[in-house]
Amino acid sequence: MAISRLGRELLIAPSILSADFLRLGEQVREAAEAGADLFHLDMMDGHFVPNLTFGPPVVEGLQKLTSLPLEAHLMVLRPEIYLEDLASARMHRVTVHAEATTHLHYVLGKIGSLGMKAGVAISPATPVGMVEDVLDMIDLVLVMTVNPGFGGQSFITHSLKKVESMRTLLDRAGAAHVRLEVDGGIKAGNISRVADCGADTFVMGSAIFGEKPCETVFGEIRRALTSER
Ligand SMILES: O=C(CO)[C@@H](O)[C@H](O)COP(=O)(O)O
Ligand SMILES: [Co+2]
Repeated sequence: MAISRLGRELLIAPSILSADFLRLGEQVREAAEAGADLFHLDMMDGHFVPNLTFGPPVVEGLQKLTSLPLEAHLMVLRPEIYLEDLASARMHRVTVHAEATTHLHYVLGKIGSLGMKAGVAISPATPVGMVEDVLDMIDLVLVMTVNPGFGGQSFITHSLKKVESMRTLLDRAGAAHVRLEVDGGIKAGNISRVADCGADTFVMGSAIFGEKPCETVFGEIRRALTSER
């Protein structure tokens, strides 16, 4: 359930990377009931990042567990080779890394032509300007706030400035249709600061699927985002 703050709709996207895969159905249901707005699926190929996760068949299974939108965060080289299968699995949005393809414009066009929404992710050392010339092809920019590859890492503090710069870029370009998502090290304890910098969509893995019950974590997130500052 979206949280409204200073006229902006804020969305929480649990990353199932940190879920217990033996209890995936239960955990997805708990997160949805606690207030998740969508689910974030981290797909890694062992080449773009040094980790391997899952692909389109898992997405087909997840579609049976939830009616919430699913977004793929592709941490793979040559993302174009997976797009048809993701479209068949009814993926709502596919986010590709600007660093992972030589032909970003072509890949975004292909995602759109397959009927999916498109996003562009940038890793910590990639400048925000990388997205400037494709804003009309996407509905999301993802500013990575850790180096991609693993859940449970610490938030890179410099990212606060970067999120601010991305917000300025989007506002100057009049790109109100583009959501600004952050991913990596987001917790109830820092989400408010990141929101103040202009982020509106928050991926959270280890915080949501950690030791505390999901419902407790969502309560903390809601309090952090709605308390008087
Ligand atoms: O894309 C990634 C990691 O590469 C993420 O989506 C993580 O899964 C987020 O996990 P936490 O940092 O919230 O634990
Ligand atoms: Co991710």
